[in-house]
Amino acid sequence: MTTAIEVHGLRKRYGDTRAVDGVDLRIGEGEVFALLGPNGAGKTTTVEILAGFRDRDGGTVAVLGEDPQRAGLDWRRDIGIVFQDAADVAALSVIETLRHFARYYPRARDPYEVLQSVGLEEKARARIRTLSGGQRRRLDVGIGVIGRPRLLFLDEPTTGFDPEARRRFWALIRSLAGDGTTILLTTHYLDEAEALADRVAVVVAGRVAACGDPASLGGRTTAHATVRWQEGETPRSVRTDDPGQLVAELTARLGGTPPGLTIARPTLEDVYLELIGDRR
Ligand SMILES: Nc1ncnc2c1ncn2[C@@H]1O[C@H](COP(=O)(O)OP(=O)(O)OP(=O)(O)O)[C@@H](O)[C@H]1O
Repeated sequence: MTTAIEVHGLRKRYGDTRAVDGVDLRIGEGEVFALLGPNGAGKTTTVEILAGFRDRDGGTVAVLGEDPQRAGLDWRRDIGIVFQDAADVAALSVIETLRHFARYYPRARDPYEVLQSVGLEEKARARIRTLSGGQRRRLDVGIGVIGRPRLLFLDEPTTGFDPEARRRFWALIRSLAGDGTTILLTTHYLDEAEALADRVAVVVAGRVAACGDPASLGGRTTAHATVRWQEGETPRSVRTDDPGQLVAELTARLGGTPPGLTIARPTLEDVYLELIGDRR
């Protein structure tokens, strides 16, 4: 897989605060990659450095083959960005704003198609200042994708979205990923990371504490399972590293599938909370 982002030993301090303290990352082209971590872990700072918005103090960074600190306009045209506090063009309408940003890009998407994909068709002529917080965020996402970026940075893209808007946004991300767009997002929603990301990194105190496929992060698929079932009126539960064997024994002893049988591995949230430990 061609590498879209390669980071070694990335460091950034603000005064005495070590916001990023030795981050290593490698993200392949076409991957959807999520940065997870508690407030203040260094996710936004990392993304801002990778997007060329902030200088680093140390480490090496290559994004689409270039150092973001030195890259030029052609590089910037290949990058889409949705940050937490997007610039305001409050006097324009929604569709005017999308048209305005589309002009900066040689291969821009059709503004009406983008409007539909972020679910703002009914707000096409509304002034931006009249949008709700979630609608404004959806427009930010629209602006981020209008230039048909090869690489899209999304910092907490669905904060403030209602559940339906989040699902619609997930579908948009999947379709962008299907077209080969590389996506790096930060999120506090673990279900979002699990639904969208090929891989996740958990950032704690400016470092990557764990990185991998969300389904198996932290040994989820091989960790102890909890088997629960009902024996008469009594709920039973056993932690085991061989649930298949236990279920076979129960089935033989009880003469059939045990009533109320469930087998649970640790959730992504269980693994995440263990990784962030005292930083909660
Ligand atoms: N411009 C700044 N000046 C000084 N300190 C900053 C600045 N930006 C971030 N920090 C500090 O750097 C650390 C990392 O912040 P950052 O915003 O990167 O974290 P984050 O993981 O994105 O957090 P959140 O989940 O709350 O968005 C925090 O301690 C924060 O207070």
